[in-house]
Amino acid sequence: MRAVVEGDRAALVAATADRLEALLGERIAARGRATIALTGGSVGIELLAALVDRRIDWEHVVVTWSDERFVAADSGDRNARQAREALLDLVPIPAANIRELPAADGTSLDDAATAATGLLEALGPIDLTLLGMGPDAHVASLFPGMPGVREGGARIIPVRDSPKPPPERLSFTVEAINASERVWLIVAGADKAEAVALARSGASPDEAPAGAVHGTLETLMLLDADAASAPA
Ligand SMILES: O=C1O[C@H](COP(=O)(O)O)[C@@H](O)[C@H](O)[C@H]1O
Repeated sequence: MRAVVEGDRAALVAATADRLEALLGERIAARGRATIALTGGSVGIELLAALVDRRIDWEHVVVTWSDERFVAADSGDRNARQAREALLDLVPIPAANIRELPAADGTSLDDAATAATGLLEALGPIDLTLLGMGPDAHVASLFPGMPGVREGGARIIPVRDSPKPPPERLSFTVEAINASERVWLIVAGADKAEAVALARSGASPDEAPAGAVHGTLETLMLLDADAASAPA
């Protein structure tokens, strides 16, 4: 996994927005559309806010999420709602291009995971999966020791006991993440430094889910200097 260190948090967000703007343009020119799986989390939402004024052909961008909190559609905890407020409601992206994972409105978590698997299959190849990372080295909603951190057939798993609230979530598995052409982890803050070092050390996926993810073409760990501050 190649690491790129960008200075402070603001510099990391700006540089990643530059990188993403360029990738979207290149993918749309090459195949007529770009498909990305977004991440929630603090720096992930800051990145989306930084894209509002960029030159991006939103008509041809399709978005989904690498994980989602299984709460009501209007809950402020939903990654999709945070993304709408930060970006998607502010740019001309067609509603049909926003493929939200199901919300907990009258459906069970298991049924939602089945529906999300169908949604992912209908999406086709994903050009880029964006991921945040927690201080415990979790990515998406794949926490240490959880099924889904090792390849096992499923592409979406229902999560019932996330150590980080809310407890119920839907998550891409490592298998789904690793089917993406590109995987970018965007990580800021000194509280993530030990997890960054662990993920880059070859630790097992059960210990550091972040170390198990990769793209078929490119895998990048995009860091600010604080997140890169622990010895590898
Ligand atoms: O719960 C989540 O947390 C991670 C990391 O979030 P952060 O606020 O520490 O950056 C995020 O990647 C994931 O999508 C989200 O559901």
